[in-house]
Amino acid sequence: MKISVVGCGYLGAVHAAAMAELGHTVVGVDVDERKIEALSEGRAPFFEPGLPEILTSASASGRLRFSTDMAEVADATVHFIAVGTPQKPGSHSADMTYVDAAVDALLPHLKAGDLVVGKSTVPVGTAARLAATVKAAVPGADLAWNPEFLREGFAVKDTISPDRLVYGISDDADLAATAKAALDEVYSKALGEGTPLVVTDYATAELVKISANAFLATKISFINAISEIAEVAGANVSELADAIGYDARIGRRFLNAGIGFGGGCLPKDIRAFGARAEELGRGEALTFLKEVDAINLRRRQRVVDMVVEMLGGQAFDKKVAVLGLAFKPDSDDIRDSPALDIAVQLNGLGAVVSATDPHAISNAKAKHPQLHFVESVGEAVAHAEIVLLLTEWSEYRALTPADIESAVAGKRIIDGRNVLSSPEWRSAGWDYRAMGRP
Ligand SMILES: NC(=O)c1ccc[n+]([C@@H]2O[C@H](COP(=O)([O-])OP(=O)(O)OC[C@H]3O[C@@H](n4cnc5c(N)ncnc54)[C@H](O)[C@@H]3O)[C@@H](O)[C@H]2O)c1
Ligand SMILES: O=c1ccn([C@@H]2O[C@H](COP(=O)(O)OP(=O)(O)O[C@H]3O[C@H](CO)[C@@H](O)[C@H](O)[C@H]3O)[C@@H](O)[C@H]2O)c(=O)[nH]1
Repeated sequence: MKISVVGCGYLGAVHAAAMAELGHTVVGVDVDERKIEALSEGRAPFFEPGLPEILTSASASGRLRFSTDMAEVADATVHFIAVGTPQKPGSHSADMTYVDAAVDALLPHLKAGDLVVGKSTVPVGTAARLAATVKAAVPGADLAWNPEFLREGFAVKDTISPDRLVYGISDDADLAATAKAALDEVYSKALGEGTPLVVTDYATAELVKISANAFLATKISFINAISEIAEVAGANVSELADAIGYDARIGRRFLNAGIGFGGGCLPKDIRAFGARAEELGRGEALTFLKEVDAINLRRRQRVVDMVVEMLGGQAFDKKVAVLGLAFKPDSDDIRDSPALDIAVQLNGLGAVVSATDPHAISNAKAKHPQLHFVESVGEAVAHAEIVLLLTEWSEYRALTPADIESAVAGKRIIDGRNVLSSPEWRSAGWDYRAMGRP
């Protein structure tokens, strides 16, 4: 099948390469020349495990190419929209200018029988609006919404073997049948392996995506709220999460208390969902998402307060080692990263922050050049008064007191992700603190 993917960021680059890996002929288009240059040379423009391998094999097969020229999509029949929908500056709404510009740029190259497939996360109502635009401009062309659920760090696996597929399609029976057949062909491998498929209307497909992220964010903020209580009650939130997680109705996944959620999805999606609910006259239905957001942001402040307290009342001129800048391990993404936010807040208090990360330093440096970045844990902790573990990369999870204690100036550590063994660190003489654990 001939496919185009418009927007080659964290979602689109993986989608394009994975579709080619599955045997389709794919062109990826983006307005970012540097990204397209890297992808055309088979280099991943960001860190994502498994992406370099499929980029190389798909490019070698001759089935994958990248371009900045939208005219290159002309021989494709299915066109995925994977451009960004970030938070609009000064508002909680999603910024739809990229999606609208991508569809407008695509229209002159569409023909009867083509299917535009939205993948970006959008406010409910977008698909119906864009379907009307596409059909008016190109008679015989149609639009579907096929939200994406991949997780960064597992993006290749999640694209090739998704948990589920959702198609939001037209309410016209003939168009719907044609759109479903095209998407079935795109995803024939996953469907053949029994991946659950939900075929529904546009609005439901859009809401499935944003509800899933709202639920995940709520689950994390729920455990982080309990963490706040555990801290004052002297309880252990990790043991509590294990215990409630044994109830299959609750489940243990996404109950890891810590410094909260970040990234290019959950924070902006819960805000955009709330803003859309207000536009639809039902703001009150989602006011709880404001609380989910507030609980999440309080966890970052809690770490800053703990640092000040552990350093005797002020952070000014104190050396602080920050381990981890990405919003989660196995990604170089620093969008709304709690780790980076904490580092920036401490720097603002006059602390001398020495920060490291296995893959996110260059992104962090571009956004916050005022911080001091170092390449290794050893350099970060040298003469530090306090060590903060903020992103649980496997190499940081494996740290032992013996690895760093001869380098630090003070044996103080905050385990922002609850991944170290408190008895091990305390018995080695460290002032070890974690989130919601005694
Ligand atoms: N990152 C994820 O894990 C993930 C997962 C599921 C859904 N999503 C959703 O997918 C969308 C994209 O997210 P992302 O993380 O890939 O964002 P991103 O910022 O990494 O990528 C967006 C890309 O679109 C390009 N672009 C912007 N305008 C364009 C245009 N007019 N024509 C062509 N390209 C254009 C940008 O240059 C950029 O490379 C968002 O709606 C996001 O919510 C992301
Ligand atoms: O128990 C947990 C689980 C996650 N997190 C944090 O939550 C954030 C988001 O994690 P995750 O959901 O794994 O990462 P994303 O790659 O942002 O993926 C989410 O956002 C994507 C974009 O919409 C969706 O496609 C995915 O299904 C959805 O999981 C990260 O900061 C994690 O550190 C926690 O604090 N505790």
